[in-house]
Amino acid sequence: MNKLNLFMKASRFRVIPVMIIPVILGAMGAYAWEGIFHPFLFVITLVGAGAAHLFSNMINDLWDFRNGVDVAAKETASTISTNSGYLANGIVTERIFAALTWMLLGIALICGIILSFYTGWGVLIFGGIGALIAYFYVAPPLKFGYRGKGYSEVAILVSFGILPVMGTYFVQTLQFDYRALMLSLPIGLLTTLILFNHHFLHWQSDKESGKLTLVVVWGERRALQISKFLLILAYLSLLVCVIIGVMPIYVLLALVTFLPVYKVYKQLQDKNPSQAYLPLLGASLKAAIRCGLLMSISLLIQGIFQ
Ligand SMILES: CC(C)=CCC/C(C)=C/CC/C(C)=C/CC/C(C)=C/CC/C(C)=C/CC/C(C)=C/CC/C(C)=C/CC/C(C)=C/COP(=O)(O)OP(=O)(O)O
Repeated sequence: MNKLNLFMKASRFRVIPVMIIPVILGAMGAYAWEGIFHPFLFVITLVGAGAAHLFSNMINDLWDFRNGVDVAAKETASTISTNSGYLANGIVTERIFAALTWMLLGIALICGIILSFYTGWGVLIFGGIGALIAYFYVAPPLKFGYRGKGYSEVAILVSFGILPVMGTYFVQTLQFDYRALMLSLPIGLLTTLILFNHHFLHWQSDKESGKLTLVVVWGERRALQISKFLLILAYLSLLVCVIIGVMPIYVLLALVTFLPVYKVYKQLQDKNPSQAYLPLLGASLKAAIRCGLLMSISLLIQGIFQ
């Protein structure tokens, strides 16, 4: 495997759309509501937020390895491991992995500093909160992603919804706006659903290594009910956005992206083998990407024609 492929897998690059889309949404909100779009600031925000996301993925692997979670996932037969496995399998040394991880935070920080020249240092507060959430999600003493109290779900809603949508909107307009907060909810909740559903794949090894996710604490049946509830909540928040005028009526077309996920739920029983959850994870990822893109396109159309 060449170095680029190695890096892409180590940083879980394939899930980068869950950060790109909220950044696009924040920018499209600024364009639709205020007629403002700064391409240079947009590109720097995109690179900075993307690097922060990849940093969060790699710091997660690094501490999961140090905490013994990745090794347990590798050794538990009934489990599908979702980390790169490079550290657990000794393919990359911990030192190189850590250097790459901190380099990504460095890139995010440089982008934040560039943006702060144009927008003021407030932008670093958004980035700083995100960086702290990413680090203490897995790192001691907090390790709040391992506590099974729903902190990780709130962290994902904030990190992949509220912070990037409101942060990008702030970079473009220098304003805080409740509309950007509302806009962040459907996409933030759909990304929370992805994280929630991916815990079904390896809850047995999480349990063994003491990593308490909500699936471990509640069991599959109850966790599946919460998963469905999260899906409904995401699309309800989209509806609310239309009702209060944050998004145009034609964004309701995005409601169809609900259907493939709904179909997968119908195929699941109260308890399922790990493999059975792969289609659920795939369908949730597709729903977030498709719904987020349709929301962005709707705001773009609104901006062009008003
Ligand atoms: C020191 C300092 C100020 C640093 C700032 C650096 C920084 C981040 C700068 C950004 C500057 C920019 C671009 C500002 C512009 C305005 C914007 C867009 C602001 C938003 C910033 C931003 C992107 C914040 C979000 C940061 C992120 C991505 C946080 C992630 C948090 C989080 C909980 C991640 C978990 C990810 C993973 C892998 C979960 C799954 O793991 P796990 O549950 O263990 O399961 P598994 O078994 O699969 O490992």
